[in-house]
Amino acid sequence: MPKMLFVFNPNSGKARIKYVLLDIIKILSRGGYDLTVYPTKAPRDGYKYVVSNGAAYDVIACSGGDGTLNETVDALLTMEPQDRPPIGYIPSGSTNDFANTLGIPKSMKDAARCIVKGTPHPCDVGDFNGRTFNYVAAFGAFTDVSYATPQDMKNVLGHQAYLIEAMKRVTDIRPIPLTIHVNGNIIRDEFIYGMISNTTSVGGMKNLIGTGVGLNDGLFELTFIRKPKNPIDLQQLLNGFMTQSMQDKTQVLSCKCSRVEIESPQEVEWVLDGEYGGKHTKMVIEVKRSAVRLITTQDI
Ligand SMILES: Nc1ncnc2c1ncn2[C@@H]1O[C@H](COP(=O)(O)OP(=O)(O)OP(=O)(O)O)[C@@H](O)[C@H]1O
Repeated sequence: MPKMLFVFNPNSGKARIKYVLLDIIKILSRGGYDLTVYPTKAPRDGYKYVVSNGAAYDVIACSGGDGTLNETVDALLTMEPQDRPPIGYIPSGSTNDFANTLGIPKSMKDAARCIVKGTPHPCDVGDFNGRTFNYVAAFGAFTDVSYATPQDMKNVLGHQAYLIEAMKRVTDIRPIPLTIHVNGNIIRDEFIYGMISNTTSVGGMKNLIGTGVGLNDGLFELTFIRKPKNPIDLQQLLNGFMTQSMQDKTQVLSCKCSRVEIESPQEVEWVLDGEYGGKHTKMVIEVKRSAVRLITTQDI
């Protein structure tokens, strides 16, 4: 019987898992797996457990927010590529951007069924100055919008809630001077926002990044917004944000890349998969092509 390790963060997403844990265990074990269940006890505990024990399993399922998925992926990267078991993901965090992109259902029980029914698909992983990220590294204005928007407001207002939160930040926008080395070009300009992503959805909003996103094409999408030069530019930028078509605007530097080097005379604060990513003046971001396999029922 194939062996599955199920690692979960009991505190993630307001401890939502406690209502469905038995059902999830039933679904996974009736799915034909010899199941080991491991609740994480502290930050990086999931990482350490999977590093020490992961190679003994045929599948590693994990449940939690982006942080838990990130620890699981990070742990598998310590193994040789051919030894990395496929990952099943049951999202329980407050933001489910990456799960949406992977076609993983919102319901935790359905996500468990998706692991049983699905097949492993190769997926690229990002490396930011030696730190793993799964789907987005971002800096600047609006970076924290999706995380700062109150859940109650999101439930009632949906997309509008993000816009209201974003509007509040317009006056705080600070341009950041950057030198960007990408695809053989050197770009020097001031930017108010930037993200390097491998997802179709950021902050719960679809279509922000544009078309042709491939999760295992070895390329991430770079979307950097230049400093608005005048009020018209700013208005265009806000319109673009509202209509989720920022990549069409001239203020946006947009391309696909497998590696980008960025320098700034000032420290830039980054967010990696929704978690604080530290302050940096030199940033090297690289794509590790098809570094892990994620189980889903849809083609990615
Ligand atoms: N038992 C635990 N107690 C405290 N922290 C934990 C525990 N288990 C895991 N963690 C850490 O908590 C952090 C957040 O975890 P996770 O991303 O799973 O949940 P979340 O914050 O609710 O999700 P999201 O960020 O998507 O809303 C991670 O860094 C993880 O390592």
